[in-house]
Amino acid sequence: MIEAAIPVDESQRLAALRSMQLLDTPPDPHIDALLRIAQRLFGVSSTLVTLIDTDRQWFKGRIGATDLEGPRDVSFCGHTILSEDILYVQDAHSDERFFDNPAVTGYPFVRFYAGIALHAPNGSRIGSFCVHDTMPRGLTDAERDALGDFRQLFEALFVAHQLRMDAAWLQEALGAAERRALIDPLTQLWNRQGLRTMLPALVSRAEREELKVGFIYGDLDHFKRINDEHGHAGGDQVLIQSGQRMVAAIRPHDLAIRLGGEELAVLALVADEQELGLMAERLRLAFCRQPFELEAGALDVTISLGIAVAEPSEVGDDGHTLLERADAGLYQAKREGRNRVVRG
Ligand SMILES: Nc1nc2c(ncn2[C@@H]2O[C@H](COP(=O)(O)OP(=O)(O)OP(=O)(O)O)[C@@H](O)[C@H]2O)c(=O)[nH]1
Repeated sequence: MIEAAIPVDESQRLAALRSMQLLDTPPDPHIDALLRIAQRLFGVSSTLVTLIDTDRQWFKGRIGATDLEGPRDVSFCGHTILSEDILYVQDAHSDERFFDNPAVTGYPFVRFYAGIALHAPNGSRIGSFCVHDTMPRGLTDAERDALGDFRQLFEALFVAHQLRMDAAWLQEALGAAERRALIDPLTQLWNRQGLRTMLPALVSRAEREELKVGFIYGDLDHFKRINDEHGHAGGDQVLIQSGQRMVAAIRPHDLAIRLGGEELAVLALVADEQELGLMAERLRLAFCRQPFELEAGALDVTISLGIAVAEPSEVGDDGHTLLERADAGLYQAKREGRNRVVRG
């Protein structure tokens, strides 16, 4: 038997696995449903979603197999996560890596195996989706394609799971009264205190996932004029619709904030400044592309944006420097003529 090597990015991989909060969690009905479909499609005895932890393989979902976990060093999936390629074993009895593997010589008596690596959003291979059977068999091109399609679906379910876990954390960590105090009642965005409260959790998540902390500082252009022409109620309508456009333009786990007045912001975890710049540009277009709808009719609204990115270790308790840098970009954007994104 040949033991699987340890991936070169092992510590980053394990950090990504931990941050997904998938290990030792209850069964996921959607993952199980997909595994059942796969079992019927491939006509095999077992289908599994396996996560490769430090010393063990743990099955997030398993159909046709009974064990919930096993040692990593004898796992087939330990081999699968070493590459982007499908690992295909036609007959384990005649494969030098697996012929004397305990899962081949004993229960579940694997002969045929096909597996594909599953990724965390940062690209780390945290586990695999595999199908295996007690009889040797081939793998058709259509089945190879199907493995890729299932991979996409399982990875989407992983992300959905992580979002649910984050939401649950928020529910647990903050009582309803406390949450209310952190939400701006007009726009339903986080308020300044909400940003302060949520910042440490986002910073530690950035650390875990080896991402940077990005801040987009926005300010509606000529808002005073909007108020003057459409009244305070019209201005409020613009703020409400601004909040809606913001959340639609960012990702679910980014924080949309109303810092006060017509100052809007986004706190986002990003790989680099370029990614944050693209996000800010998407935000800018979300405002100027289509007029706002007011009772009095359509109204063109634009926003100026400043952006800044920092390593998690540089952010500090209140993100003061990061916000100041993004604010400097915003100031510049206003001076250069508004309706633009400028780096702070
Ligand atoms: N309707 C409404 N107006 C607000 C609210 N908070 C602040 N404002 C108004 O927002 C306006 C901000 O105007 P300024 O800071 O002068 O800037 P501006 O007109 O947006 O111009 P630039 O930022 O330079 O493009 C003021 O008229 C405030 O009264 C609010 O909650 N609702």
